[in-house]
Amino acid sequence: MTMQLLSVASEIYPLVKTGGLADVVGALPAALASQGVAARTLVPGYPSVLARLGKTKAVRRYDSLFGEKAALLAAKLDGLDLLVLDAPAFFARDGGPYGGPDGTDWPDNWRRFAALSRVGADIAEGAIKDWRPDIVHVHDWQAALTAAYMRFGPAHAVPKLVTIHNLAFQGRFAADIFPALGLPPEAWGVDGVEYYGGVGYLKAGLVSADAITTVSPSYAQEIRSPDHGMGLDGLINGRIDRLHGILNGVDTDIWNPAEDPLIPRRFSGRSLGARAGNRRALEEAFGLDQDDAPLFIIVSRLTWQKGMDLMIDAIDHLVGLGGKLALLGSGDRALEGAFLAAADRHRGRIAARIGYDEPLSHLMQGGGDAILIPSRFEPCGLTQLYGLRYGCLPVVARVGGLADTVIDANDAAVNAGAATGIVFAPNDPLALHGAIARTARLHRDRPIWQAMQRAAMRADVSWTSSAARYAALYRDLLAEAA
Ligand SMILES: Nc1ncnc2c1ncn2[C@@H]1O[C@H](COP(=O)(O)OP(=O)(O)O[C@H]2O[C@H](CO)[C@@H](O)[C@H](O)[C@H]2O)[C@@H](O)[C@H]1O
Repeated sequence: MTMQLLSVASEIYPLVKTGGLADVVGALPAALASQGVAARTLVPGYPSVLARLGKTKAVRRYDSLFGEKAALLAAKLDGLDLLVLDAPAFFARDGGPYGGPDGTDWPDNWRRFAALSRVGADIAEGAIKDWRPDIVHVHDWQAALTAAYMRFGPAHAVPKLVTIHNLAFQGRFAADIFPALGLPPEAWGVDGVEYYGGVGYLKAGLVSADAITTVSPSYAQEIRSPDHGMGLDGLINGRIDRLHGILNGVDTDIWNPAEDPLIPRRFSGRSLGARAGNRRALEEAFGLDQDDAPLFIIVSRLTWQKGMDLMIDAIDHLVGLGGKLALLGSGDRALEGAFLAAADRHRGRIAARIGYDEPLSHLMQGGGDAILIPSRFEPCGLTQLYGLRYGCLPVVARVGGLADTVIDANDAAVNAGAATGIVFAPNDPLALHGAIARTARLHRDRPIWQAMQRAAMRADVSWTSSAARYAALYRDLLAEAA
């Protein structure tokens, strides 16, 4: 029998995306369908989401959801079965999903995402006529409170799973919001929502969930240590029997170099020569010199997590080795400025595009030689998976999902034809410099480089095996609850 799943998240590709969370939430339903799981996804009704919905049906109305009028709309779009929380007081705003146009967080984020989570729990309790989930899967802090509402309410027996996409974002608020959350008094405390004297949404989800997953096996191990646990390592170690690391996949229809409409020349492992056309288009788009020097790309949020400060310091070295770099990203203002300044200093060799541009990111993967990802921590990482799929070889720090998905070009791996990228550790300037130099060296050896590209393109980055693991975990939780 088909299992009915409710997934709750604050982003979903292609409707609203600030990062990898959206890709995963958007791709999982189709991947799960082939495992006998029918997923409906609850997301906030941001203007960009509502604008894209065609026919909708109100399946539930609220006169007062945290004091505001709201409606829950059902809609189908791009193969997704959506439940959209249309609550103008919370979501009808200019700016991003979490903050205003100037980038500062909305002061009422605690209410906005408590409302989303409350509705998630309501659905588990039977708020919609004719549909009730067998299991509830929530993503990151914005949806994590769903698990707490369920645990302390009538739906406590419905299995609930929390996925950590990034432990750095925890949804921490002052203690005085607690009464307004509508949780019972016993929800306050170390085994509930209380976290270092305040309220912690992710923490509340982690103590309430029947299972916790991270998006790679290595990250599941790393967050058990104080270095990567971000204050939650004690709690996580206490729930180790509930913790699973399940690697992300990518949507291999959207990211398919043989059929991608967003690149001028489509290609496969057998027609790598066609990449040259994409490379020229990429150089042109960025105003880079047209030559055959190693062309590095970066597609990233520009943050400390992503090691972008280390990258700034490595730029002169990269240019000194004859390399070129095309960067697409946005984030910290200081880092944006530093990349623009480097581009000014090294015209034709370094180019930076500040902003968010999905089509351009496809061209970069399709035309670049290597994608640089010097992350300090990386729960999974998706851009290295796109890189593998497009033969744009990942140059990655040996952390989290990066370590789990890229096979370093050491001699043994190269000789065995297994190498798919360049992996370096520790993540410091010296090792990063070494990795860039090693990449440039390998790039000069065409047969080896192309063998690596082909091996990379053969790597399985699809959702198939991970969707099966999620489905198996859901089945275990259901059996446990029965
Ligand atoms: N300027 C830009 N223009 C166009 N596209 C851009 C862009 N900047 C980023 N992107 C895209 O946004 C996505 C970023 O995904 P990541 O997995 O790298 O990281 P993120 O840290 O956001 O996600 C968190 O959640 C995901 C999902 O679980 C984990 O893989 C990851 O480790 C964790 O930090 C990719 O699809 C990338 O192509």
